[in-house]
Amino acid sequence: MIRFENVTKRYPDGTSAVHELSLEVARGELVTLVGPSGCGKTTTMKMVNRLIEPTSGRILLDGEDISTVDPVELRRRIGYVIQQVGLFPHKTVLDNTATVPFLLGWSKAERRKRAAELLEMVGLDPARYGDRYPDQLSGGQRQRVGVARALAADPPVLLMDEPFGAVDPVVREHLQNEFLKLQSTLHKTVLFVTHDIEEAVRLGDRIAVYGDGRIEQFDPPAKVLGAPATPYVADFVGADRGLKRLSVTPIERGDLEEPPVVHLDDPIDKARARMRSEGARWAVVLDDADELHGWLAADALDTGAGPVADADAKTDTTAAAKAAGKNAPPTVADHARRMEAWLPLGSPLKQAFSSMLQHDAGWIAVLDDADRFVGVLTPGRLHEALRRSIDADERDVSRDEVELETVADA
Ligand SMILES: Nc1ncnc2c1ncn2[C@@H]1O[C@H](COP(=O)(O)OP(=O)(O)OP(=O)(O)O)[C@@H](O)[C@H]1O
Repeated sequence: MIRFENVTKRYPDGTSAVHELSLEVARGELVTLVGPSGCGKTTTMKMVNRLIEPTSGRILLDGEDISTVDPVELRRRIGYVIQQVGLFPHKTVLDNTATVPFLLGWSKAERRKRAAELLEMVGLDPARYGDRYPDQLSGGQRQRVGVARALAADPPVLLMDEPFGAVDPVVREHLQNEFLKLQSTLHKTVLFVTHDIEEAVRLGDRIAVYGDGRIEQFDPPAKVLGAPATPYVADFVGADRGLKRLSVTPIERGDLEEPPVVHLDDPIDKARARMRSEGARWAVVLDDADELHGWLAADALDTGAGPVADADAKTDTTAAAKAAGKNAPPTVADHARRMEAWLPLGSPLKQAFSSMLQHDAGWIAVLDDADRFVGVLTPGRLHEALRRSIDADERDVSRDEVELETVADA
């Protein structure tokens, strides 16, 4: 959709901002350009809407050489959001949002309708904010108006230059999440400039890491973090890249351990025998709909401890069974403990780790799309998953194909 072919930009004073850049952004893809100040990110971006002309090379938009397109016509196809937002101070929020529809000659009613729709989309109630002036908004709200304005004429391409750079970290994360949600329905082709690696990782489908006017690596976030292409990239992404990578590495089936599974209404003797035969210290407990209920500890059975106390474990001792007869044989339900910590497959490893800490749990249950139990992730398995995914990225193979050498094997 956006293609740079050997693009170079030298400013008249001799500063060489971009050298021989070749880069392609696919339709619907969000590419983040990240790098230190002065490395040429903004120059790259401004060449796409012809605010800056390249010294040599070509830029193609949807196959068309943009040097042959009238800049005004070109900019109508490209939404542009910048850090300083650049809202007109004397125009209301609605009128600011409707800037491009106004330039395109839409009727007043159409403009207002579209602007209200967009404000709603970026999380601003048009009835409440539409008639305000920019200085009556917070920084985060102004950025939202900036995004709404860029989307007004529904351009296929968005250029975003540090759009969330001027707000505090909490609002920033909020805006990033909202933008990701929007992007998941709008599928714009986006070039997003930032100097913040965290932001680049969170938002980008792929990240272009800039060195001095050159791209040092152009890959998905997990690969940039797990297999930096050069020492410069490794240094730029930071010594804690392993930790950062947790947030972009999904839980896969192959990462999971499969402990014995028992059901709430299984007789306790059967469950005990099952756990013994598998040498397991605990089992996962499912209810009669095969949904996760919790777990059963072998210790509790072996010591002959009585049923777990309700207050402690919220055990769903089947009242019906109890009522049915005093001599009903004990079932798993009498000893099972509730487990609240679970995640869907595909969740980031970071969420699993955080959930383990939050629930003070040594494992997290993982469910599939239909909420069926598929296995558990333990801290050891989490570490292995991370190592395997890094190895897979280094060798360009899938995670399943990686065999790890463990300390014990060595
Ligand atoms: N009009 C200009 N004339 C001369 N040099 C310029 C001009 N604009 C930018 N530069 C230089 O080009 C280089 C790249 O600048 P650019 O603004 O593209 O970097 P950047 O990566 O976006 O930096 P930042 O994150 O600080 O905005 C810098 O050395 C800058 O000083």
